[in-house]
Amino acid sequence: MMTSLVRHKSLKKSSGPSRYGGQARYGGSGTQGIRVVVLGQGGVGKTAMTVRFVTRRFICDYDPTLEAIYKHNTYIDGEQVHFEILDTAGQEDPQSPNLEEKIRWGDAFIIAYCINDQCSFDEIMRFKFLINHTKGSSAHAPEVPVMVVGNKRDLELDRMVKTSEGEKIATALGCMFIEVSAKESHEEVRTMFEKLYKKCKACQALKLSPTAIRKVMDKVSMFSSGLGNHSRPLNRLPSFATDSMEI
Ligand SMILES: Nc1nc2c(ncn2[C@@H]2O[C@H](COP(=O)(O)OP(=O)(O)OP(=O)(O)O)[C@@H](O)[C@H]2O)c(=O)[nH]1
Repeated sequence: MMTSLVRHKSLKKSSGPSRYGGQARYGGSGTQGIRVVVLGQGGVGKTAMTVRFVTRRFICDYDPTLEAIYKHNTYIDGEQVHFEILDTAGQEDPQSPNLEEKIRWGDAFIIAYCINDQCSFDEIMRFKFLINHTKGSSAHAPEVPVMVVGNKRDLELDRMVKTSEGEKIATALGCMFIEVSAKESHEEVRTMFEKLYKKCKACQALKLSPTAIRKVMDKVSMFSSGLGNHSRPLNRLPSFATDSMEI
């Protein structure tokens, strides 16, 4: 396992959009890559969770994040996976265009709240709507993997948000859900990132690769050339299941 902590929260905020340029790399052979954007109100533990995953350690105190990208290589089900994790600034205005740019950069998203802070929970919907708006989530757009995460599970005595409320909002918004304690458990945090990766992989597998698209086009042209005199009704065209394609 290899970790590269390329940025830390003491680093200055990025100055330009080029920082988020380029295409997400995913699929193909060799190392898989996933870009995760961690969203949530200030103080919910975005940095603590990210650093816990990357270094296995819990570090108590940070200055409020300006912005940080962490890089981390690990193995999931025997496959090498390269994570790039963008730890956003909690104080950032969810309406700011800057945040939309970061969302465009990501393949998958964590929306974090802490179980002892109702306000952080109330922010979830706004972040999810911003993801939908930016990534164009609709019935026709590919699914965007999002996980709602209730952090600080260790603060049970101060709990303000029930587990069932977290589950309910996640289900309503079409997201995955987990409660973790960055403070007490590296395993929980690792599970969170692993599940997000697996979901991302599953969503990606349903998208058509150029090879798969060519196959579909070949089948369509074969079919339509064979239509000739038979003129079969269009609603009886064969269906091409995307998930059975080689991608
Ligand atoms: N008890 C407990 N405290 C936690 C946990 N995770 C983070 N904290 C504490 O919560 C505080 C805020 O954590 P950060 O990781 O800086 O939160 P953040 O969301 O990155 O905050 P911003 O940088 O302001 O956006 C710190 O004092 C952490 O030590 C947890 O699982 N349990």
